[in-house]
Amino acid sequence: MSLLALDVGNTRLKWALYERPAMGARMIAHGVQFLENIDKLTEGDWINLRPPRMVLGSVVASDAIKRRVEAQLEIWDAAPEWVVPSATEAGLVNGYDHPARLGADRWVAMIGARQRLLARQQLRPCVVVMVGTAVTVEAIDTEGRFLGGCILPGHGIMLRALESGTAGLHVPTGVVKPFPTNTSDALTSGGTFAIAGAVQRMVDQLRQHSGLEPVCLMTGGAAWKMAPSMTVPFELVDTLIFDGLLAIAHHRLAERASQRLANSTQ
Ligand SMILES: Nc1ncnc2c1ncn2[C@@H]1O[C@H](COP(=O)(O)OP(=O)(O)OP(=O)(O)O)[C@@H](O)[C@H]1O
Ligand SMILES: CC(C)(CO)[C@@H](O)C(=O)NCCC(=O)O
Ligand SMILES: [K+]
Repeated sequence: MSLLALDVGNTRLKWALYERPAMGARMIAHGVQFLENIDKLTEGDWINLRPPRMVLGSVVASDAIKRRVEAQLEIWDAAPEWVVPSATEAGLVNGYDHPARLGADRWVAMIGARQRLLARQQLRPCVVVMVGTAVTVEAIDTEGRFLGGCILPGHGIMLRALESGTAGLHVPTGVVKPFPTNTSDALTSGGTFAIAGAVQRMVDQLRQHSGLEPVCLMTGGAAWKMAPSMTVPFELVDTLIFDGLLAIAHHRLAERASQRLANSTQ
């Protein structure tokens, strides 16, 4: 039973077709499309794709974008399911004041992170960092409870905000330096240190809270750009959202199967 996993972010849609809905399943095909171009998926990337049996997605873009993605998915029989963060799913407990108001991408990435730790029998607290259009830094305790997390502007938004809010700042790309001596380097370094500093702070807080050294997992399209500037040990995991979607699909299918069994034996 194949699964098409969708990660619809604020800038790009990322998709991956997996052989089975289970952690560690083989990825058959994958791709990425800027949101401007999603109407071309069925006549492009998806034209020769083996029809998926199940479609599960995380979306944080607007409803209009979501409807355009759904229109593309009409070529196949499988009705898309979209993850809505709940009080608990796939072994993770949601500590948000209003669980459904948490971004679906954040919830799914944390489920992916938690599953990764469980698979390695690593009973440790975990900081999950997503570097994309926006940056999020989440804390999960040893028991699998999402304690809370921060949202920061992504690097691009930070620099555009500075450009539009000042007279003297324009934004040619610079390089990260410990002591920047020109405007471009000062801006690029400032944005990078803001993200790295937020992660370091969350790791410190979680260590203090739990008395154990947290594992830090980092994902997102721009995570590799942050890698050289991080001040805490971390692992880059490109597929954290897909891993989470695989785990959720697996759990949902198992629940449905046991439900069917219960109904048939009544
Ligand atoms: N040097 C940098 N360091 C960190 N982040 C950067 C850097 N340069 C660009 N970025 C950020 O990377 C983002 C682009 O990332 P990308 O679109 O690959 O992420 P994404 O995970 O697909 O985003 P989303 O899921 O929100 O659509 C830009 O919005 C910008 O904020
Ligand atoms: C924070 C972003 C933009 C990160 O992609 C997304 O998760 C989102 O729109 N979240 C909703 C608000 C929240 O998570 O509290
Ligand atoms: K994202």
